[in-house]
Amino acid sequence: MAHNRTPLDDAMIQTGLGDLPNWQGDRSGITRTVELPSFPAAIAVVDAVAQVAEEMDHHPDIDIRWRTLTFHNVTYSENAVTALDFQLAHRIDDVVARY
Ligand SMILES: C[C@H](O)[C@H](O)[C@H]1CNC2=NC(N)=NC(=O)C2=N1
Repeated sequence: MAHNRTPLDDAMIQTGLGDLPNWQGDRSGITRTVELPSFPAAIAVVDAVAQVAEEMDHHPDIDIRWRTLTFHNVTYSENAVTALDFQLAHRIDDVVARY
């Protein structure tokens, strides 16, 4: 029975990325880079994403460079990309769309 933490193969990952035009990646992880209008706005996005991550118990790697954020999603416990990484990516897009 497949579940959220089942490692996805290349085909599944590319299919998932088809629904996430702002994201790219492969089995090592999926990534989005986005520039916000200001540094405070970027930090507000990080805070909102942190709340989503806590709710999901699934956390992105986040690189913060002034107004530019890079999110990297991978499922560490599986050392693979899973459905959780895609679910988190959609939730991150929802947060970013508000800023
Ligand atoms: C105990 C807790 O459920 C695990 O450590 C969670 C926390 N957040 C996580 N986040 C990510 N990206 N991968 C994980 O495997 C993971 N595991």
